[in-house]
Order: sequence, then C-alpha cells, then structure tokens
Amino acid sequence: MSKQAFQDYYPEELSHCYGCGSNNADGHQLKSYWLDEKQGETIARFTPKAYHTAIPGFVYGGLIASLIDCHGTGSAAAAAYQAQGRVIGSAPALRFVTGALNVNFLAPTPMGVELILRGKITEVKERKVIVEITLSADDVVCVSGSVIAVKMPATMG
Ligand SMILES: CCCCCCCC/C=C\CCCCCCCC(=O)SCCNC(=O)CCNC(=O)[C@H](O)C(C)(C)COP(=O)(O)OP(=O)(O)OC[C@H]1O[C@@H](n2cnc3c(N)ncnc32)[C@H](O)[C@@H]1OP(=O)(O)O
Repeated sequence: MSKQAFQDYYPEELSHCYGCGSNNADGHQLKSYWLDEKQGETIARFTPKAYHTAIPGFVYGGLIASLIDCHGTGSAAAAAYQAQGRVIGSAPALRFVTGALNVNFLAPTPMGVELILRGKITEVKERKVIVEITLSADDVVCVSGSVIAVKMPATMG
C-alpha cells in the first residue's frame, strides 16, 4: 500500500471537499489508497465520531454515503491516471466528480469500530469511471455501493 493518499494529490484550491478535502477542518478528510493496483482495488479507513450517530450504537447512513462518494471519486481519478500510464497527480490533472451514487444498506453499521471501504474499479472510459465499493465493520459487509465518476466540467473548477 502506498503511503500517499490519492487525495494528497488534489491541488490546494480543490481540497475543500466536505468528504475528502484536507483543507476542510469540519469535513471527514477521507484518505484513499491502492490496496492492489494491478487488480484495481483501493482502500480507505474511517472511524466515526459519536456525532455521526443515527440510532444509538449505529452509524448515520448519510455519513456512509459521503464516505462511499469520496472513496469512489478518489479511486476514479487514480484509475484514470493508471489507465493512461501516467504518474498520479501529473499535469494535466484528471479531475472527477460524482455523476451517480448508489448505496445499499445491507446491515446496521456499528459505532466504535474502524470502517473499511474497499473499492474495485470496474470500468474506465475517457470521461467516466465506475467504482464498486463495500464498507465493512468487524469483517462484516454492512454496505455496498457504487459511484459513477465523470470528468469534472469546466464550470466547476
Ligand atoms: C488521484 C490524483 C488526482 C490528482 C488531481 C485530481 C484533482 C481533483 C479534483 C477534484 C476533486 C474534488 C473532490 C471530489 C469530489 C467529491 C464528490 C462530489 O461531491 S462532486 C459534487 C457532486 N457532483 C456534481 O455536482 C456533478 C454535477 N453534474 C455535472 O456536472 C454533470 O452532470 C456531469 C459532469 C456529472 C456529467 O456531465 P455530462 O453529462 O456532460 O457528461 P458526459 O461527458 O456527457 O458523460 C460522460 C459519461 O458519463 C455518463 N454519465 C454522466 N452523468 C451521469 C449520471 N448522472 N449517471 C450515470 N452516468 C452518467 C454518460 O452517460 C457518459 O457515459 P458513456 O461514455 O456514454 O458510457
């Protein structure tokens, strides 16, 4: 697993995302990495705080959706660089936003444990990347989801 997160390559002016921006002190600051680059597998970890509660003892689904969102878009950017055989973060930047986000809550997600997000790149096209994601707690898959990440439009950045 590489030490530098995908999000560490985001330029300063685009690092304000609530889910993964390192310049957003009130955000989640999610960090995503290759787990197995050859297999197109990525990983992120996140431990919810007490204020991320839904029902006492269980994690709020909106937080989970946010984590899946940002693990998906970060993984998509990394996959796009990989597909072009380019060094991650090199110019011109490949920037992706969420086109579609699907989240399936399969089992209640418990508070008090580290959540593991595993991504699998399933499609890479010039303007679109699809990432399938699972979120587990204590080795139980509680949530599955997918992100269709699309090249960021010029109007956004
Ligand atoms: C690793 C190192 C990286 C280094 C550098 C990277 C810099 C990082 C920069 C930045 C990071 C920022 C932090 C991450 C962001 C966090 C996630 C968010 O919260 S983002 C906010 C929420 N999302 C929006 O507000 C989007 C709003 N929507 C739009 O702007 C457009 O609708 C957009 C761009 C999503 C689509 O625009 P179109 O329709 O013009 O796209 P067309 O080019 O025609 O489509 C390309 C392909 O995508 C599919 N597509 C487009 N929209 C789709 C959708 N909604 N659902 C399914 N597929 C969709 C199309 O069918 C097409 O697929 P076919 O090539 O035909 O297979």
